[in-house]
Amino acid sequence: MFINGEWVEARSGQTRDIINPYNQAVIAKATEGQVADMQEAIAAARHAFDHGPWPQTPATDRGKIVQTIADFIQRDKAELAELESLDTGKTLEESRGDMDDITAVFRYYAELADKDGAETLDPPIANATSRVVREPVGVCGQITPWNYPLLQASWKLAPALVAGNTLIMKPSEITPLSSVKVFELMEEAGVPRGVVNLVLGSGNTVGAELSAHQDVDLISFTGGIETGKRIMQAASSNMKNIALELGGKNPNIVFADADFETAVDQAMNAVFFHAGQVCSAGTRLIVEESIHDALVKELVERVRKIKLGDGFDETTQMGPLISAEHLNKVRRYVETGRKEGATVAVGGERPDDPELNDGFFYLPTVLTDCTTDMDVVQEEGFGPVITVETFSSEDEAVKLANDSIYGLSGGVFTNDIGKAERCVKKMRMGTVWINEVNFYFPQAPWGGYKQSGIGRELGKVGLEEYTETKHIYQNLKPGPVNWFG
Ligand SMILES: NC(=O)c1ccc[n+]([C@@H]2O[C@H](COP(=O)([O-])OP(=O)(O)OC[C@H]3O[C@@H](n4cnc5c(N)ncnc54)[C@H](O)[C@@H]3O)[C@@H](O)[C@H]2O)c1
Ligand SMILES: C[N+](C)(C)CC=O
Repeated sequence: MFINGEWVEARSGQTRDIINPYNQAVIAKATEGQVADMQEAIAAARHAFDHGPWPQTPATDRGKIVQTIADFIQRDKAELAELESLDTGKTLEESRGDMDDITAVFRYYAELADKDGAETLDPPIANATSRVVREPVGVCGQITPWNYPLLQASWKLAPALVAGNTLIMKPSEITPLSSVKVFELMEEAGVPRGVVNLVLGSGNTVGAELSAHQDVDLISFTGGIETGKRIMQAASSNMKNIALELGGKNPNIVFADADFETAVDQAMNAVFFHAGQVCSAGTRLIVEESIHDALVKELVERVRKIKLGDGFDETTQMGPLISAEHLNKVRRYVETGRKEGATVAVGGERPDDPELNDGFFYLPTVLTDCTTDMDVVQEEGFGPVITVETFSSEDEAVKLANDSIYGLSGGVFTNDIGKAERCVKKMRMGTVWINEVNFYFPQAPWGGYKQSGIGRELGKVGLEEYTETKHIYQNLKPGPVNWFG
């Protein structure tokens, strides 16, 4: 762990085995922080914010350091990508792509660092000035999930740093390796002592302490909805600013006039990429009735050909699930679907290839005959499972798409641009794609409607999350007002 500029072990001496989900090999022993370690890290971040140089450092200089971090991530891209694939099981090609995305995020915020000039207002009385400035929020707690360990971390680290905050990051306890490496890079880049702190350990101990602690001013969390609710409750103890990036159950509407090839190909990308362990996975395929049979037939044929395997094998297209616990959750999820009346068109079990026996693999699965009242259509399974529903009118398609407690993202495939625009206008989601799925980039805000979260990451708004707004008013001709005579 990295606390107050030093690399330290947990005081308790406890460790946790980090497991490769492809073969269950122990790839590292991570130190397992406890509440006392977290308290020490929070004290360091508090001291660095209240008394250290970082919040007063010119924004241009903070931007230069964040730019250097980006340079180091590119320099060490191959090592970082390998750590990410070892930890998560995702393919190396995907991890390399993640590292480029992460670099782009650091560069984007580095360049934005000194662009936020104050806003001048024209006050409603003479002889006065008025301006609005943005200042750092203070000490930020940042909690990240296991599916995109470093990508989700970058969305929090880069804006927090350029805005002049200090922070404590708690990565998922099962995928800490790439975060450890990036803290080494931040140290090398010259981030001052105490500004960035890394505490490893479980959510119920160190995560809960970070969310509830009185010296933390903001908590930014990416993860599941139930954890998000707990964090929101804990954060209320001192009215922390909160940003929550939670789950999704994302619809993908395919109209009969869509380009068939593209729609089938993208329906697969939407849900089988990273074995469906993506918050914005297009898990609910909503297909116009007239093309349902043809589309399902094509989908099933292609799904059968997806090559499962080791993320380090360049021919692998889909890796394992993250853990035995998660594999069991996905199995139970599909069983629920079966009991509810869904038909397993393909998949629905573990692969029988003996080479995949030790990994947490589950076959890519298509469930047909689904209706919106089924749990399998409403709950986030977070695995390689797609449900198929049908519609016969534009209104019905939108109604089905919106029938969810979630509102993270959604897609529409059609060649009729008017129809596409009418649909996306009515879709209650933070990101909607037309003839595309799962595309994100640093300039575009990301976040959820409804129970998919609060606040936005990325874009200018993702930087604003890490600032407080201050209004400064000056009377240029002070004198008594004689209100009280
Ligand atoms: N909206 C997004 O951008 C986005 C991105 C990635 C993942 N996700 C969501 O993340 C979920 C999968 O990730 P996960 O299984 O790691 O989520 P999770 O909620 O189980 O854990 C996320 C993090 O929270 C910590 N945590 C657990 N209990 C805690 C507590 N009581 N207090 C504080 N911290 C606690 C965990 O240790 C981990 O670091 C999915 O629901 C997925 O949709 C959302
Ligand atoms: C936000 N995203 C799509 C990068 C990862 C979600 O799990």
